[in-house]
Amino acid sequence: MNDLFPIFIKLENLQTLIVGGGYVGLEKITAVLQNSPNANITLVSPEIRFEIREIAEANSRINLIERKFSDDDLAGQDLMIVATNDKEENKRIARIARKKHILTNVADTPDICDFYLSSVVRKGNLKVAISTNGMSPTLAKRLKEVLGEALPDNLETAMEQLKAVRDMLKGDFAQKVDELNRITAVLTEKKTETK
Ligand SMILES: C[C@@]1(CC(=O)O)c2cc3[nH]c(cc4nc(cc5[nH]c(cc(n2)[C@H]1CCC(=O)O)[C@@](C)(CC(=O)O)[C@@H]5CCC(=O)O)C(CC(=O)O)=C4CCC(=O)O)c(CCC(=O)O)c3CC(=O)O
Ligand SMILES: NC(=O)C1=CN([C@@H]2O[C@H](COP(=O)(O)OP(=O)(O)OC[C@H]3O[C@@H](n4cnc5c(N)ncnc54)[C@H](O)[C@@H]3O)[C@@H](O)[C@H]2O)C=CC1
Repeated sequence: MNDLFPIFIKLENLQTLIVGGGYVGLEKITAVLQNSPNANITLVSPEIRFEIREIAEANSRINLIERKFSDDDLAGQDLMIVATNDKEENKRIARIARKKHILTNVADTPDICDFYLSSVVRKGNLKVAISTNGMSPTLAKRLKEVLGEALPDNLETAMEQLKAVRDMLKGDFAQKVDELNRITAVLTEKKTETK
């Protein structure tokens, strides 16, 4: 049973803190920017991988701080990903963040995370996020590949056309819903066998 509530966040409206600039820090900042290129990110870490430096050089919304985490770094932050290689320090940072109501992901300790990152299939405006409830990130990654292949490339055109119809439809809400359901019914109709 997966009790996680999926939401799609506008990170450009929030402040995101990443603690730890190693391999996992790099993976997480990459995942954030692939989805939300306008995210405001502060990354604090005594050692910072050169790939992260390159990303930050090209993006004025990314602020690198080259030292160990200090409790003051939490001021003004909304969301945090903790990815140092010091498990106890990761837990301590998460405890302080909890008191400040900052939503926290701790890369090496799923139990104390407020949220998990997901594997993401993207086709234009369509985005499908996959969660295995922390059971197997590798399966999530593979499913992303399978779904990416299975979803047709012309979905963007279909979405654009449906948006045009949606914008055009007059009448009350119930009529609009009926009409949009009628037009898209073909997507869920079972194929009838032909001889
Ligand atoms: C709970 C969660 C918390 C979180 O990080 O948010 C978490 C936790 C942990 N991951 C670990 C390992 C790996 N993680 C990946 C990859 C991804 N991990 C991601 C998410 C999540 N990972 C969250 C649950 C997601 C879900 O519900 O499915 C993805 C989907 C999203 C992203 O990170 O952007 C991204 C794939 C993106 C893509 O490509 O589509 C790979 C594979 C690879 O890199 O190829 C491996 C190695 C193989 C393996 O272990 O499977 C370890 C053990 C560390 C150790 O042993 O030291 C822990 C800690 C633990 O489980 O204790
Ligand atoms: N959730 C996930 O997807 C995965 C999680 N992990 C876990 O993530 C953790 C980090 O792994 P890596 O990035 O490979 O390690 P790493 O050794 O490459 O990087 C750790 C980074 O943390 C920094 N750091 C150490 N103490 C710090 C402090 N007090 N404040 C700020 N930064 C500090 C270091 O300078 C370094 O840049 C490990 O515990 C690992 O088990 C590993 C693989 C996948």
